[in-house]
Amino acid sequence: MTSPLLSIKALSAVSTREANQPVLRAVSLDLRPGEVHGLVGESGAGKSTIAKAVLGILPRTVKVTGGSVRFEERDLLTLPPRALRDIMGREITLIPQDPQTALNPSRRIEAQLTDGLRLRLGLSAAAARARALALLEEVQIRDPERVLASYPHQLSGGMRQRILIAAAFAPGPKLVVADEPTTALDVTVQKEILRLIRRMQRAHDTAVIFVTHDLGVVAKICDSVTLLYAGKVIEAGTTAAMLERPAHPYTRALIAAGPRYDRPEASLTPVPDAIFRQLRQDIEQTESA
Ligand SMILES: Nc1ncnc2c1ncn2[C@@H]1O[C@H](COP(=O)(O)OP(=O)(O)OP(=O)(O)O)[C@@H](O)[C@H]1O
Repeated sequence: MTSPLLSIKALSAVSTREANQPVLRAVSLDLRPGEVHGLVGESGAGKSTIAKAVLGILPRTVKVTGGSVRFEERDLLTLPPRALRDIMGREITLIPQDPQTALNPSRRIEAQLTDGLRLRLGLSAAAARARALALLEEVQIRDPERVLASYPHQLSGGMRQRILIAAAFAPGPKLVVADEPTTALDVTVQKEILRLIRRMQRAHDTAVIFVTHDLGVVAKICDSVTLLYAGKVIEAGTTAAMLERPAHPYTRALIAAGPRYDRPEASLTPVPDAIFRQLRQDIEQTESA
């Protein structure tokens, strides 16, 4: 068994904004090189907080109260800022949620793609441009010369997301964090973007943490998955095992609830209130134990 690329152990955090309310409750997960791992859960489950801990951008108002986030043996929580900066944007990169706001509206795509390559990889202007063109072709953008010369507003949401995917894979990272990268897109484009991330990840053998609230997306793209509720891991394992043999009533209810990204019109069965009551009871019991 290969040793993990990322190993989160008993990570706990509270929100100082909300009277030290727990945000993460002893979360553990391992990610092997080249693995796609889904962080799934409803709003407030703690998915983004885990992603931010991995990216070294936890807000000041979230205080870690225990645990570690090891990336190849380096604990990202205790690394000096300089060492952290060397990792972020190079070994670990981000595909952001909203392609609309993630690109600078007043700069052409060329500058936005090549800046990082020059800064992070020390490429010359010509080499960075050649790399940017090759990357745009890899993410299946036709007419990459025209796209390089464009401003973000001249491109569709799907195109902008392809550019951000190209940018995330550009420095040859070991880990890409994808934060709900298809939420802002319509269903057909979503499918294309998921396929593209999967293809890029395979071609580059990159590990991916995929943040989503949608189990349908997990089914499509993730090898393994951690399901969270109120900052606690409810169930974790391979995607196939969790979807085919869900162990927890909440997982079963979520699978029944949908919505499936490939069948958004299918009728939904809401998660029964009794399951949420049980979840809260379980969490209170473990807290007081
Ligand atoms: N900047 C912040 N400062 C303090 N607490 C925060 C901050 N952001 C989020 N939290 C707290 O952390 C909890 C978990 O939020 P988080 O954003 O990680 O959940 P999530 O699963 O990613 O939800 P969503 O899908 O809505 O993004 C929230 O309920 C909130 O109380």
